[in-house]
Amino acid sequence: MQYVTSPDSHRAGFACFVGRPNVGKSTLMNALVGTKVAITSSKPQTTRRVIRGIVHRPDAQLIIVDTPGLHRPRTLLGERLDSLVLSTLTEVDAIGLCVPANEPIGKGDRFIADKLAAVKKTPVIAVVTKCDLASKEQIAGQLLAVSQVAEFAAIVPVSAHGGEQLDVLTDVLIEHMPASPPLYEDGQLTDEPEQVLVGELIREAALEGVRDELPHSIAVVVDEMLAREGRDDLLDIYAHLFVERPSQKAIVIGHKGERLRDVGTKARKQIEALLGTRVYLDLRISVLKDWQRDPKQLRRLGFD
Ligand SMILES: Nc1nc2c(ncn2[C@@H]2O[C@H](COP(=O)(O)OP(=O)(O)OP(=O)(O)O)[C@@H](O)[C@H]2O)c(=O)[nH]1
Repeated sequence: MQYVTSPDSHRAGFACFVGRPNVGKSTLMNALVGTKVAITSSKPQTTRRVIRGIVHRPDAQLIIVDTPGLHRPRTLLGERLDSLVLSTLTEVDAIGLCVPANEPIGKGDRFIADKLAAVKKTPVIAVVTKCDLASKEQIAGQLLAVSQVAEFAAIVPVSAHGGEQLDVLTDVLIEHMPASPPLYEDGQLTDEPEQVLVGELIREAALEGVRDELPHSIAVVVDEMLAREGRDDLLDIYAHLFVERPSQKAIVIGHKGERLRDVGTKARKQIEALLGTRVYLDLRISVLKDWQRDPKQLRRLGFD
């Protein structure tokens, strides 16, 4: 990378977005980074892993850590998610608290604001999301309401879908990054292992159309990714979908296996686009009884 300023004035650091489930954190991160690295859905709690997206600028590098929706723990999985979020908060240089423009501030937002108050050292920027869904008056009212919740380093209204104010938000976040040389190579968008991204794409395809029936019961493990012997243009991917009950397995498989085949085709196309190579996807499905509540199974699925 060419420095436009002296290396001494280069900034680099970590930021993360927190907020109630479904407020648009993943979508915002994708819009800032400019590519699809975290999966999004219209159901809450889609995000389960900390995925980093990297914004490269000549004078700065902003590494964004995506966190699962911070929520009161209900299941063991919920507890794991919350401790993951809290440990993330102490390791970043700036936190963006996301609140949608089109919904009143509620208990959930205050619960999170209280948690953030405990992370005293890290500056918190309030991000009013989904501004395309609100009128000017509504946005103005929301900015005022947000300013009354806590002391924020800044309040920035944005629309990830409309691409509005994303540069402003990036600038504000970068202001809070420490002086540092770039931490990642130019052009690198995420440091998530490819295997995890591939798993997320499969999970996204599997959720399509069945989110109402089993939004949180699907997990994916990618067992192996291997170049086909003697071929450098074909990757064999072996992956497992896990559900919690036999009835869910039947839903995912569909009539005569049609749904599962569709899931495989959709996921394969996305993976091919991500990796830039042809892919053969071997997708199996198994029941892992009540995996969300079982510590051993959670470990097996990578939620350590
Ligand atoms: N109209 C509009 N919709 C948005 C915007 N940003 C996100 N959404 C929608 O809001 C829903 C939730 O977005 P996500 O990015 O998955 O939300 P999240 O906060 O990461 O959700 P969790 O992973 O559950 O914590 C999706 O249906 C998005 O398409 C926006 O700027 N405008």
